[in-house]
Amino acid sequence: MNEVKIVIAGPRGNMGKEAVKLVDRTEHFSLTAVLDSKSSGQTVKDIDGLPSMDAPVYTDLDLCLSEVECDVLIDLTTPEYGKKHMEIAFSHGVRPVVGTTGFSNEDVQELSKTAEQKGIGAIIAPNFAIGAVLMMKFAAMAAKYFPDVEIMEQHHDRKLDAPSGTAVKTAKMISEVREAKVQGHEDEREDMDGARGADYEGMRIHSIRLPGLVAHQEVLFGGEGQTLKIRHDSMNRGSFMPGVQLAVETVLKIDQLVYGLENIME
Ligand SMILES: NC(=O)C1=CN([C@@H]2O[C@H](COP(=O)(O)OP(=O)(O)OC[C@H]3O[C@@H](n4cnc5c(N)ncnc54)[C@H](O)[C@@H]3O)[C@@H](O)[C@H]2O)C=CC1
Ligand SMILES: O=C(O)C1=N[C@H](C(=O)O)C[C@H](O)C1
Repeated sequence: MNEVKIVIAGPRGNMGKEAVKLVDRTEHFSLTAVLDSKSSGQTVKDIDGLPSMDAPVYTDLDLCLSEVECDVLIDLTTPEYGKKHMEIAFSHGVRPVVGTTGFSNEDVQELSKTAEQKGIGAIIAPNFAIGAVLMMKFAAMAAKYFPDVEIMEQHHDRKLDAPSGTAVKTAKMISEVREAKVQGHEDEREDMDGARGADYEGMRIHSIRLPGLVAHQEVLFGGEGQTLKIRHDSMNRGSFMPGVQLAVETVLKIDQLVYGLENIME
C-alpha cells in the first residue's frame, strides 16, 4: 500500500494519543500534522505522552490542510468540533475518519450529502472496537425474535455525550429490524425524571458514568420466561485501534460517507 498521509485532530486526548501511536508504528502511515485545541508552534514530540515525532502542531484546521499534505483526517475531538472538522476536510478534498460521537441523524444525513456531491470517501464510526461492532450486529439479529429490549451503556465519568454514540447506533440498527413497539405498559410512570432512561422509538437507553470504567455496553432482551444479554467491554483504548486502521485504509477506496464500521467489515 502507498504511504498514507494523516492529520490527527485531538492528539492530547485518550483516543488521539493512541491514534498517534498507531500511525507511528504503522509502516505505510505517516503523520504530517496534528490539530490541537491549545498550543501551536510546536511539534508532536513536545506534547506529553506522545512519541518523538516531528509533525507540526496546528490550532486551525483550515490553515493546517492548506499547508501540509494530507490524505486522511482522523478526528477524535468533541461533538462540537467533529462536524466542523469534517466540513473543512471535505473543502480540501481530504477524507475524514471520525470516531467523535454525538452526531445527530440530521448531521449524518447532511454530511453524507456533501460527501456524495464531492465524491469524497468518509467514515463515521461510533465504535471502532471490532467486538463492539459484533455486539451491535448480534443485538440486531436478536431483536427480530425479541422485540423487548433495553440498552445499558457504561462509560468513564469524563464522557461528554449521553447516550453514547454506540448506544444510539445500536438502537438504530435494532429499530431497522424489530417490529414497531412501545415497551412497558400504559400505567407505567416515572416517579423521578429519567428513571426509565432515554426513549429511542419505544426502546430505553440507560447511561452510567463512573470513574474506573472505560467503555461497556449490555443489550438486554426479555421474552416469555427468558432473558438474553449481549455484552461488550473495552478495557483500554488500544481496543479501538485495529478499527481505526481498517477505516483509514478503507476510506481511500470509497467515494461516499459510511456510517458504522459494520458496513466495511468483511
Ligand atoms: N469511535 C470510537 O471507537 C470511540 C470514540 N470516542 C469518541 O472520541 C471522542 C474523543 O474521546 P476521548 O479521546 O476519550 O476524549 P478526550 O476528552 O480525552 O480527548 C478529546 C481531545 O480533543 C481535543 N479537542 C477539543 N476540541 C478540539 C479542536 N477544536 N481541535 C483539536 N482538538 C480538540 C481536546 O483538547 C482533547 O484533548 C469523543 O467524542 C468520544 O466519544 C472515544 C472512544 C472510542
Ligand atoms: O467516549 C468514549 O470513551 C467512547 N465513545 C464512543 C461512544 O460514544 O460510543 C465509543 C466507545 O463507547 C468509547
